[in-house]
Amino acid sequence: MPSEFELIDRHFARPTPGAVLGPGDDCALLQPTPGMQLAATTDMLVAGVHFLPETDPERLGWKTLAVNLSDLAAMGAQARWVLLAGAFPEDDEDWIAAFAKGFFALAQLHGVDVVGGDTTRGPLNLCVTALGELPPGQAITRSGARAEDDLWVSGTPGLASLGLAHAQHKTQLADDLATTCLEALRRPQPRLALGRSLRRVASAAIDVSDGLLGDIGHLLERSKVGAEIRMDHLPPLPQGADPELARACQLGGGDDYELAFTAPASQRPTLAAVAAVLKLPLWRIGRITPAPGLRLLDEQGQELPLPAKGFDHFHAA
Ligand SMILES: Nc1ncnc2c1ncn2[C@@H]1O[C@H](COP(=O)(O)OP(=O)(O)O)[C@@H](O)[C@H]1O
Ligand SMILES: Cc1ncc(C[n+]2csc(CCOP(=O)(O)OP(=O)(O)O)c2C)c(N)n1
Ligand SMILES: [Mg+2]
Repeated sequence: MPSEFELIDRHFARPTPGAVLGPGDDCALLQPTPGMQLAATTDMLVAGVHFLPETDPERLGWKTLAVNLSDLAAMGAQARWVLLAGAFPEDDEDWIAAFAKGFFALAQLHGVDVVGGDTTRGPLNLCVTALGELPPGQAITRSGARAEDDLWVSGTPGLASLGLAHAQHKTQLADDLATTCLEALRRPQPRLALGRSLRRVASAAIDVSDGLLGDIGHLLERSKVGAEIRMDHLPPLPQGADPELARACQLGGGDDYELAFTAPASQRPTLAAVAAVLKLPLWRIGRITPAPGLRLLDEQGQELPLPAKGFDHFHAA
């Protein structure tokens, strides 16, 4: 096994054209674009908690970065720099090489520089700090939703957790659907372009990591408002899956990394154009209410029972 410093040099220290100084010194040196604000976020992935220990390392590398870039996307930030702190099991340089391959593939796709980190031996644990830029005043926070705003979600929430249920043998999906759902679980697409398009369009946004209703609940709480969600406005459930499980995954499954956001009704034409340009479906699933709380309605406007809350590390679902 190579030394710690050989590992860093071989796998993690790559050119950083967007930094003053990248990996190799005690700190990286970064020069933000003059006049821009920095957006900073960190998320950790722990084997057995955030991913199955046998997950393919290349996909895990991608996902480790994706879940962090997703938080930048939710604020409308342009991703610029990341630091990667990892505890890796010893004696498997091939594993580390594959992990780095997946991580850097996504970094390159979004023009993000890996400017530093930390590499230790230990139980597999991955922590990224991501930094992005925003024009001052244009960040999309969780707290800006207003009564009568529309409530939107991107993409197809629920596929990732359906994939997890399949991987854990809790359900058996047909081959094509299993491939789609496992891809959603292992290779989420951080919605950075969508987030940037939502600047000055959305009133509030959050990325859906813990489950659609749970994360919308966080946004509502921060905005001190409520919402009604129309079940018949949600994206169609995937064909061939157990409909009850598919619905539970859609509403509460987590691991989606789509964006949920609110916007005044006047933004509907803009959002239709954004969806067309990005080739990403945007679903208008409900509206914000002045009264707090989340209500789920059927097509007749009748209230339906709310399923279990979103993912919480310290409470069983
Ligand atoms: N240990 C901590 N110290 C300070 N702030 C924290 C800590 N853990 C989480 N937070 C903050 O609490 C908020 C909610 O965290 P989290 O649910 O992990 O958000 P996200 O889904 O965006 O990752 C975030 O603003 C995060 O920065
Ligand atoms: C092995 C395994 N078990 C359970 C899950 C489901 N899961 C784990 S963490 C999580 C929520 C997201 O993680 P968190 O640390 O809350 O991310 P954050 O909200 O901070 O971005 C979900 C849905 C999973 N992906 N893999
Ligand atoms: Mg977090």
